[in-house]
Amino acid sequence: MNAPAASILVVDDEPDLRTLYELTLLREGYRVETAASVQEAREQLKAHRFDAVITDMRLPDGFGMELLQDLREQQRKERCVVMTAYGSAENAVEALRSGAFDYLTKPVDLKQFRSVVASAIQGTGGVPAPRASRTPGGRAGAAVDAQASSSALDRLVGESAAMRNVKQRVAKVARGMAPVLIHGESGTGKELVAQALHASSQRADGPWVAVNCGAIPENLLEAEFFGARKGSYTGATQDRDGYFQAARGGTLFLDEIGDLPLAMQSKLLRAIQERSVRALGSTQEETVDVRIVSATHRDLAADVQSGRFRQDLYYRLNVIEVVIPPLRERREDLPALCRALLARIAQESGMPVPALTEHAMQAIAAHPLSGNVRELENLLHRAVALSEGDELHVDGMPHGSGPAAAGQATADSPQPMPLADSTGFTPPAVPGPRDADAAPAHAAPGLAMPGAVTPLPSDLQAWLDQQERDILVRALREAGFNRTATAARLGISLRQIRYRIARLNIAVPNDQDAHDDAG
Ligand SMILES: Nc1ncnc2c1ncn2[C@@H]1O[C@H](COP(=O)(O)OP(=O)(O)OP(=O)(O)O)[C@@H](O)[C@H]1O
Repeated sequence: MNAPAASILVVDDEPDLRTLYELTLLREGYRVETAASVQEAREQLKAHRFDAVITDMRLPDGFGMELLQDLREQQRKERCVVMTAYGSAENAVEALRSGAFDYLTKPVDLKQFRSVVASAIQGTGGVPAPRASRTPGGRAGAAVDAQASSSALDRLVGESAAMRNVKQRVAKVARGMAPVLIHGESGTGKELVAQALHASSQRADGPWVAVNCGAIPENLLEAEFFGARKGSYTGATQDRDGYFQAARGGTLFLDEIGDLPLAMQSKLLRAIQERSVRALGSTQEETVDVRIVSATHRDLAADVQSGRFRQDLYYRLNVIEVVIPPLRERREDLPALCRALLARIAQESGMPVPALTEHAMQAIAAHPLSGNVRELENLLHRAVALSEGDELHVDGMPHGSGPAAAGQATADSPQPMPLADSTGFTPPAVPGPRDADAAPAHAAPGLAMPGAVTPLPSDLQAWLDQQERDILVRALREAGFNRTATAARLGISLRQIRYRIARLNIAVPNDQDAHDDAG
């Protein structure tokens, strides 16, 4: 039973139901006030503070949602549970999106009612959270909350429109209880976003438990998630909490949720719906107040279609979706990401932060980075390890290992990071050939930037190839991939440019220059 001091406002216009809820809650030891309309509820809310408000959706003079809105607008602490008619899933989702703590479907199952209320009460300011690991005085003032929240969001580097969107969405949904599904390719920062969500939420002082659903052997899943009593399986020598118990009062992050086998999906759905779990070998259900944030790189909607993922669980998890675009779609974030990652790497390794030259930046940008920020991080780790002096030396660039940073990728090679001009750095100007006989354009050109001393390459040919490739890609791009125009721009013949494009395996959209063939 929860702390008796908790007080609850019940809003329902049907006298019998109102009494039923009231008696149920009184029996649990709560203090209860009731209201039969939006108007009455508003008066109660004006006169008292509650820990939770349980409201019917349809009321004679309006909707329960209006009360939810009032609570939000007045920044009140009451958690709100909305009761919706059976089958009106949209209303329930709408209520969760608007910040409801949870919803109950009518006719309300009293066991579920009690357990949802118990969860709503846990961790509110009005009563101590019985078992949540909360630091004393953790309910900091709004200013401190805002500060913690913004620093958590600051760790998400990137000011592209896409990243700004992600951050705004995280800030907006962090305070509610609604489940969030984060979608993005591998390495795009899903876990980092989930952490920011937790740190910006009212649960920031509670535990953060991250689970990789794909990494747990199937036969251990239930015990890992819900705990196990001593003797419940071979090797269970003592009672053990599961992830749900460990995350009480905090956030449970379910990474790679799409990898969960179907049987476990049903058990997870039940735990989320009932807000309670039963440890393996136990006869007791225990209430758990946990916010679920999940992540996947898979197309879960397609998995639902093909029967790999339960539709009802999908709806339950996907109340709010946050989509993180791949790095190639927000390449303007690249310089800031490089700086932030380099600072982190240098700090971890106790080294000074190496200087990020334009040349190094350009070489990084030419890399496909199909593994997103994680691949960028690995690349920088390698570069830091290999660099001599205080400048970053990026080598191991993909010369000859796939199409260059222009045009389409071939079927069996990764799509390179396209080179546009929005990376925040300007590629070095392409000077004309210094020597007319110096056919190899790759030999060109004072590529060293003014003031920058280019480190000596360990593989001259590879280095020159990379320079040539960068110049060709940029010139091709500027000429709309017209080879004749590109050749003219670079002062070489069409035959030469064809030869170079083929030698460096640069992918150029096919029909852009059909007329070139005349040359
Ligand atoms: N916007 C960002 N700002 C700073 N660091 C980032 C950003 N995005 C990702 N990272 C870093 O990149 C690495 C990979 O991120 P993360 O583990 O969150 O990705 P993920 O999408 O969860 O990956 P996976 O799908 O492989 O589990 C981490 O070290 C993370 O800190």
